Amino acid sequence: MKPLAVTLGDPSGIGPEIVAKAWSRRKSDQIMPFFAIGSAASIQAVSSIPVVAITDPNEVISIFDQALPVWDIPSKETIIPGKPNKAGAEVAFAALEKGVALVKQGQASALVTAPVSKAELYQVGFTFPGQTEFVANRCGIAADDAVMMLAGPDLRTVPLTIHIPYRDVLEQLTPELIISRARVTVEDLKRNFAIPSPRLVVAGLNPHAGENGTIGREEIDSIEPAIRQLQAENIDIKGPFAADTLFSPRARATYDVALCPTHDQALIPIKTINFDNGVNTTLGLPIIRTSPDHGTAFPLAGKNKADEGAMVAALVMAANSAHNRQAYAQNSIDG
Ligand SMILES: NC(=O)C1=CN([C@@H]2O[C@H](COP(=O)(O)OP(=O)(O)OC[C@H]3O[C@@H](n4cnc5c(N)ncnc54)[C@H](O)[C@@H]3O)[C@@H](O)[C@H]2O)C=CC1
Ligand SMILES: NCC(=O)COP(=O)(O)O
Repeated sequence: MKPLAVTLGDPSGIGPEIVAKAWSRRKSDQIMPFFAIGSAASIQAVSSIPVVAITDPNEVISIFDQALPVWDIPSKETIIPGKPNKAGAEVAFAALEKGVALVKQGQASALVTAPVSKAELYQVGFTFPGQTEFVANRCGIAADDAVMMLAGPDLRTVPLTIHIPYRDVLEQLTPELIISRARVTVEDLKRNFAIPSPRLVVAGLNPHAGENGTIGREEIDSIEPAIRQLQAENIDIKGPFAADTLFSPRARATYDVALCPTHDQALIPIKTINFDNGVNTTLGLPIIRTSPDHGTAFPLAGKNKADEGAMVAALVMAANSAHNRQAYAQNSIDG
């Protein structure tokens, strides 16, 4: 398989440090060969690991054992850990563009993205809510058909609405949105995660899942019709369940993924239970894309305090997903 392409994210954030630390764990964690895309100087500012500049992903395999291969995108200004600037955001943007292109061209097996700062990217012409929608756009997929899934060893969740204000959730949470996100989720739990018959649950939006319409009608008007339609398609989906009890160990044992009406309903449990090995992956794409579940953590950058566990988990998941997808495609051909 081709190596993984790993964007360094915002060069002033913890991305360069966690990528360097992940490379140091390549043998102990049996991490598939990868190359970084971004500012080589941003790695050297926070780590003493050897880096080697590459211009062709085919060079990676021979270098990876001894040094971290880097597709260098130099910054116009000095990069200072913890102090983001426009030049760094431009590098992050260019790295993301290059990473998607290389994976789409088949020069890398999957894309792993370190965290970016959305606020910084907005200053350099980035117009997407996040990397999820950017990668979808570059792959020719509509934003609504690209599904964010957070996955850790103990839980998988899908936020049905993502980076929008709460006041917009009620309008966006339509039966159509729930149905399309659920279908994509089912398909990619099969293709990327080798789960043949995924079990889905849906969390309610309102307290007590609306208590029969007495504390809000979104469950009756949007979620239940969507579930009925999906069940008619033989999808194993249940709910809506009160969100407050859906993440207990007993409840988690009953499903493979929980679909949650809001961003925080989906991300709080993952970041509480699996912060240091939680992965954000995008479903519904022609390529595999994973990312650690956390952000740029600017105040931590340059202090050698960032935990690389989620980056290691994102690398491992990217490799496994690429492998599973290949096997799934092969099985479909073989009949
Ligand atoms: N995948 C991505 O590109 C993501 C980007 N972000 C961006 O990150 C920026 C900061 O967002 P925040 O909400 O502050 O989230 P954050 O994840 O950067 O930080 C939240 C808390 O977790 C800690 N933390 C994060 N990663 C850590 C690690 N690897 N090891 C140890 N501690 C860690 C931080 O020090 C902080 O206390 C924002 O601009 C946001 O847009 C946020 C989430 C994901
Ligand atoms: N809260 C998740 C997050 O911000 C990551 O978004 P994305 O950049 O992966 O779309």
